[in-house]
Amino acid sequence: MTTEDTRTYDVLVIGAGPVGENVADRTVAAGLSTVIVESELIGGECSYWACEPSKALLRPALLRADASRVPGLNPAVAGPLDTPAVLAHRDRMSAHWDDEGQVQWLKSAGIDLLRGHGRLAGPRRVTVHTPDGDTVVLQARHAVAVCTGSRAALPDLHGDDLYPWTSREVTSAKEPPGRLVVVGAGVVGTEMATAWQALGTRVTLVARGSGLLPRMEPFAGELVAARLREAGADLRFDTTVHTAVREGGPDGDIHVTLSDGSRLTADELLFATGRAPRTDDIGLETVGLTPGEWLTADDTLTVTAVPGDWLYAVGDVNNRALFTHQGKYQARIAGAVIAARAHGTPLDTRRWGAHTSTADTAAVPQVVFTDPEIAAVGLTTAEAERAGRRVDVVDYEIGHLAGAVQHTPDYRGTARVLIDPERRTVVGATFAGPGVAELLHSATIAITTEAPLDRLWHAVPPFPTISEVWLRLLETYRG
Ligand SMILES: Cc1cc2nc3c(=O)[nH]c(=O)nc-3n(C[C@H](O)[C@H](O)[C@H](O)COP(=O)(O)OP(=O)(O)OC[C@H]3O[C@@H](n4cnc5c(N)ncnc54)[C@H](O)[C@@H]3O)c2cc1C
Ligand SMILES: NC(=O)c1ccc[n+]([C@@H]2O[C@H](COP(=O)([O-])OP(=O)(O)OC[C@H]3O[C@@H](n4cnc5c(N)ncnc54)[C@H](O)[C@@H]3O)[C@@H](O)[C@H]2O)c1
Repeated sequence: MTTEDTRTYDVLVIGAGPVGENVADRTVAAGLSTVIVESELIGGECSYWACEPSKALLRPALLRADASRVPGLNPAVAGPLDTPAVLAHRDRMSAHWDDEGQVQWLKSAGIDLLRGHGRLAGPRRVTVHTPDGDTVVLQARHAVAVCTGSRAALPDLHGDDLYPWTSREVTSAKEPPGRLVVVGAGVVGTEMATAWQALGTRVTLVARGSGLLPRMEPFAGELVAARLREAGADLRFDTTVHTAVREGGPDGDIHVTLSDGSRLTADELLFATGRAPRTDDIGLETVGLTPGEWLTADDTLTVTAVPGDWLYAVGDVNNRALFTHQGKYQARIAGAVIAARAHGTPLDTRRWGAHTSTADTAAVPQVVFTDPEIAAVGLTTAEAERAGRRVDVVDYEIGHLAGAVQHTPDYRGTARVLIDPERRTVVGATFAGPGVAELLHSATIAITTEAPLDRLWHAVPPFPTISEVWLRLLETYRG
């Protein structure tokens, strides 16, 4: 038998991934009672099947790659990785797929938790079907934030018995497959090809475009492709999968035919072909929206297609910038907007104001944890062209720096900044090379503060570090 009860809160949050947690944290901090609804694990994709496990798999691979190029250290890292130890570390970093720690954090933050599947049921109302079979009706005084995230988008070409891997299986696998075909050359495909190739798998990556990481500056994908090939991976560009069939049940071989007529046999096939919104079964039809579509939100994270300014879409589900850090930034903004509207205080929606997620369109930082690392923020050259923005492009080979040679004698890497010639500010930056991940925040600060080049000239990078690339880029621009 099922029961039904109704509970009223100031704010309802659907989805307890990193983004939902942060929205709730902000609204509780603003004195608004808040409940968060979660159908799987508290912590979401990032903690268990995305950022945390993938980076735990990659860290030993990247450190070994760097160390193998340092004189005196290279013999010490010549052997294979200790795969069971790497996987045990990955399991720890994924909290063994147990969310008790996150449940405790919700409690300490004063956020109520309701486990179950949440669906909108008209304005400011959400019904939750709990694991016990009960139905709870939640009513919001002020706001409902949809933070249901995304799932892997699969191409149409497979039947029920292919059992392909998605980002979930590839990040949580209990042992390396002997042979892995990766379809897709975006971030997931490239990072996971790097990790599993280093762990002993024979990886073949199939990309329909002409290189890796097609959304980034071309030199980034070229450097990573060269390293992946040196590591033994087979990269097939300008190629698509025509058919993929698994024979002999879930553990049988997969036979793949490619558009160039060649055939592959694999133990597993990963679709790393992008993301789809988790909006197909969240009651969007009850508020006049279409199930299964991305939720469009404005810069205050409000879904303006629904009248009344009570519905918010935050994180992956709004398709603005699919990163944990950017979703958490949106969560801080959304929390401030919800609190301001609840307290009747005006919104500051000026560019870079407290209630507008300006960085989503001006400065989204991203690090791809490959060999070498790729770090980018703001515009790429292609994006500037598409947007019709005139920019000056400045390149520098990072390997010319003393700091880079100290890092690794045969350092290979490139830095590019895009400069707005009228305002004389940086509007985009890409660094590709070992150890550049931690350099990225300097570029993010330069873009978000709109620091004039003449002032950056006074920001002195220490010798001998890779950050001296800033000085060289400025000198190159000055001619
Ligand atoms: C392999 C991989 C690696 C990645 N690595 C990085 C990285 O290194 N750095 C980075 O910044 N980003 C990374 N990302 C992206 C990052 O994982 C996402 O941007 C982030 O998880 C988005 O957070 P979110 O809270 O919006 O959604 P999610 O993390 O997807 O959380 C949504 C939550 O909502 C719940 N939910 C959904 N529907 C309902 C419902 N109806 N009722 C109740 N609960 C519901 C889900 O169960 C889930 O817990 C990676 C992604 C992948 C796939
Ligand atoms: N280090 C990080 O920050 C990190 C790591 C992993 C993922 N992420 C986030 O997760 C998101 C999803 O990553 P992703 O790699 O799945 O998506 P993506 O959009 O980055 O790349 C998907 C790739 O698959 C290709 N593709 C799509 N359909 C295809 C088909 N049918 N056949 C062949 N190729 C096809 C696309 O052209 C694209 O290049 C990223 O946008 C990123 O924001 C971030």
